[in-house]
Amino acid sequence: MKLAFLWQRAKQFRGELILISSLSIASSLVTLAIPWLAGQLLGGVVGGFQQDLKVTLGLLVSALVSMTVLNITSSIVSSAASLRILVQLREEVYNHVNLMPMAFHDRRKSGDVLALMTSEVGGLSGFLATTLTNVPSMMLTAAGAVVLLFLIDPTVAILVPILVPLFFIVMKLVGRNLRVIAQQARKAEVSVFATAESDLGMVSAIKAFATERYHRGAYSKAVKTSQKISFRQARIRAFIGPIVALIAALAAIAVLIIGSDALATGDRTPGELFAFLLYAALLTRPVGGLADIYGSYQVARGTLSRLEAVLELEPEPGHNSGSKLDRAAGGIIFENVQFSYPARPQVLNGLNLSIKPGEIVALMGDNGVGKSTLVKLLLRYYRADGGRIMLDGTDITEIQIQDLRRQFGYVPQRPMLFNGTIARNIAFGQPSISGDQATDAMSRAVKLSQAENFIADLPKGLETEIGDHGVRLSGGQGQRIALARALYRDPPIYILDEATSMYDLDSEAAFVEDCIDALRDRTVILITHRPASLALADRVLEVSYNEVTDVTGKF
Ligand SMILES: Nc1ncnc2c1ncn2[C@@H]1O[C@H](COP(=O)(O)OP(=O)(O)OP(=O)(O)O)[C@@H](O)[C@H]1O
Repeated sequence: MKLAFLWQRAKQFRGELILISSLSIASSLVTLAIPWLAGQLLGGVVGGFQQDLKVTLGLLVSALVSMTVLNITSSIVSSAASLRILVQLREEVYNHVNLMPMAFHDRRKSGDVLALMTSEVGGLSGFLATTLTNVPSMMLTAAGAVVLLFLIDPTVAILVPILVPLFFIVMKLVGRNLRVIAQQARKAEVSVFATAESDLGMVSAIKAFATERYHRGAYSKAVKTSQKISFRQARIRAFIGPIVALIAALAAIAVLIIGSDALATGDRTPGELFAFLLYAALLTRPVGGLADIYGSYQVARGTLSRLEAVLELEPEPGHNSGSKLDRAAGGIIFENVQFSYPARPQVLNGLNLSIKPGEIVALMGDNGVGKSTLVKLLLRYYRADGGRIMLDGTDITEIQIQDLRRQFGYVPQRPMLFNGTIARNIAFGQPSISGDQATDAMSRAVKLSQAENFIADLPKGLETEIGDHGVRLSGGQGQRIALARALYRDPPIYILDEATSMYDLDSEAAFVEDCIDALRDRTVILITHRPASLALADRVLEVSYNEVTDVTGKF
């Protein structure tokens, strides 16, 4: 399965991979000629320099230059291919993760996917383009060296039955160990990522609770654990190549000793004797290299199975299916809806709710009763376990999912702002709005959300950078930007989940007043306890475990 996965990826880059393999095969053919030529030259030098050695010398220098050129070219082509594979793998993982259902993101471990789509795929692309493509040339060099040794002295035939089982045993012993350690090393590395990611997002709490020393200690522990395991892994890997090369060298020496009589007394030229020694030395390199590649494969296998595990997951349904929806009228019906999060108690148990197009409905209820969950079901972040949710009479599961979501201006409880300018945060990747239309939409959104004054006071106005998650804004200012983002697109339905909870009273009143006109003909679901916002609503509903009670007029 893993090999099939690897093969599929390799197939897409077969042109480059074949080119790299061909270059390294050519290089190994030239490499195989070098000991022979060097042997001839050395034999000639020992026996006194003769005229005809000039040709050998010329050939040897040409072989060395060609080998260098081939190696440089192959190294450049492999880097280019490795980077192309990296781009493709990164995009593939990102795009796939992008389409994963919310439940995947809820349960993913912080740092896990991040490590996979950055550093791990880096290792894999290098393995594919550089390491794996060297296998044919290494095998050719090893086989060529054995054949040439055999031609010089057939005693060498005993090398093969000695080397092959030894090679196999070492690989088996090391391989299993290495796989386990590679897994542990990866876990430790993810923990370093996750700790750093979490701590950087918690800076304010760390300072407020003066827990710097504790957090430094926890991070240091994670880093040192990773160091320890990575070093254990590096130690094993450092051993594999040289040890296997040593075994090959010892075997070659054994052959030399066993066959020394024949070698010395036979009718061999000094050139052949030199060549024999050089081929024996040459043999150790590809054999050690192949062993090292086996080690890399054990590490790559871990990455491959994690990649497969993510890429095999089904994306959320509805991206490539469902009916088109241009602009909804905004009628919403929840019919006997049941829902629970995985391994959690039931949140909604037969909820019924009907909202007419253009109606403004406020939802109230105790913390944790399920108000936000209700709108998340409407947005199809999760799928209801029972019952159905309809938009303008169509079951929302039958609508193409992005068309469905585009109907909503959703302002979640915690504003989701990113590191960029105010303007970019409001426009938020909406290339369909541009030119004058964009300028008008922006000023309307900023005005309605009551963000106009504070933005005008900033020296760079809309071009002000707001920092990670909008840290350079006050809580209420952040909420205004999040609200402006929803208003910018002017969708037919608004979902405002505690969207003005941090507004000062005057601004909230101004928002409500401005919105009475602006939100006319729009369906609005307000989740709020604030009296000013409640005043905006046509109906106020109280949500509880399995019912919705109309409490309009009681507030
Ligand atoms: N992603 C999740 N995974 C598991 N349980 C969740 C998840 N999100 C919410 N819950 C649980 O579901 C229940 C309903 O949560 P929800 O956020 O819908 O409540 P709410 O009515 O909006 O509360 P609040 O007024 O505090 O915002 C809570 O018990 C909560 O712990």
